[in-house]
Amino acid sequence: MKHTPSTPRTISQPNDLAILRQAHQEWTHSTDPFTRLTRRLSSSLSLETLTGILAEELGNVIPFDSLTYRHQIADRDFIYATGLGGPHSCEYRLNLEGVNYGILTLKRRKAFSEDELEGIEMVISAAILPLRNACHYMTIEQAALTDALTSVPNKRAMDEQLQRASMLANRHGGDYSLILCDLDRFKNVNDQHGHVVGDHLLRLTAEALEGAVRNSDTVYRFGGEEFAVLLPHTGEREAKAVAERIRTAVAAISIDCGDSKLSVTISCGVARYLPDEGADQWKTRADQALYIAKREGRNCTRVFAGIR
Ligand SMILES: Nc1nc2c(ncn2[C@@H]2O[C@H](COP(=O)(O)OP(=O)(O)OP(=O)(O)O)[C@@H](O)[C@H]2O)c(=O)[nH]1
Repeated sequence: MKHTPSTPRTISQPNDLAILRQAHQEWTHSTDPFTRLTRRLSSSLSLETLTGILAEELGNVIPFDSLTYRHQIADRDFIYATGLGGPHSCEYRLNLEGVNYGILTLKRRKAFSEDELEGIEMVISAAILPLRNACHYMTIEQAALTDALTSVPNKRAMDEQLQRASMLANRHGGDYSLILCDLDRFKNVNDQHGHVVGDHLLRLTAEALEGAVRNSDTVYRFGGEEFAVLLPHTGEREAKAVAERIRTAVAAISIDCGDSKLSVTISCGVARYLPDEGADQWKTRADQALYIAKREGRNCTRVFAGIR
């Protein structure tokens, strides 16, 4: 028989509550560095916020000129850096249960004493669990924004970034363009060669798109065989040139299918952001341009003519 532990008491005693209240008061108002550090570190799951808190709290007890925290999460480099550095440094690999959660480096003009190094280690030991949780949270967050097949950002990421770009364009001006791309007659690829080949082609397409755009541009897969590119600081003419580069790059893909080689083409629709329109309207205009590209024979780029 399974033993269920019985609850010792069903009603809390007034004394228990008084102790709890007292402890809460002390915990909330405590100025001791550890209580304050752990209290603050428990307030967020954002790695950026936590490293900021760690830098602040560490700086209160051990002066330093610069602090850098680096960690690679889901193939991306997360870097938090504050201050300008100095010739003396100490570096800590943040390991917990055999897993590394980043590298913390402190620099300053004066050498760190043994006591100070011990103090830094104590602070790090109090921070490592919240940092680990924030790293896990960031991994999950990034997975939710990444397309599992191609590893490029997905529709959710695209919608977020289009909103952000339209907000920035409205506030600060500047050109933003969007290219929507759709592989031509992709259904035939699946039907004739199977889904495994279809999936392989989608991965190669994402790679071709990433190779055809600048580092400041972002490629998204927002549907089955639909991709998008968001181009900051880019007007209609330049965006059209990028779309043409994308078409050339995709046309160059060749998959060896034994007795034949498989190649595909892609159609593109371009729309420059127009002041005060919403992200949805912007996307709809790019989609209309893409629709025209499909209607006018595929393997071409069409631009939604904007108001100048
Ligand atoms: N292999 C594979 N196929 C997918 C995936 N997502 C969607 N598809 C297929 O993509 C095809 C899209 O077909 P359609 O929308 O008819 O478009 P199309 O054949 O490319 O024709 P046009 O766009 O008009 O040129 C469908 O057969 C879907 O099953 C995927 O993740 N992997």
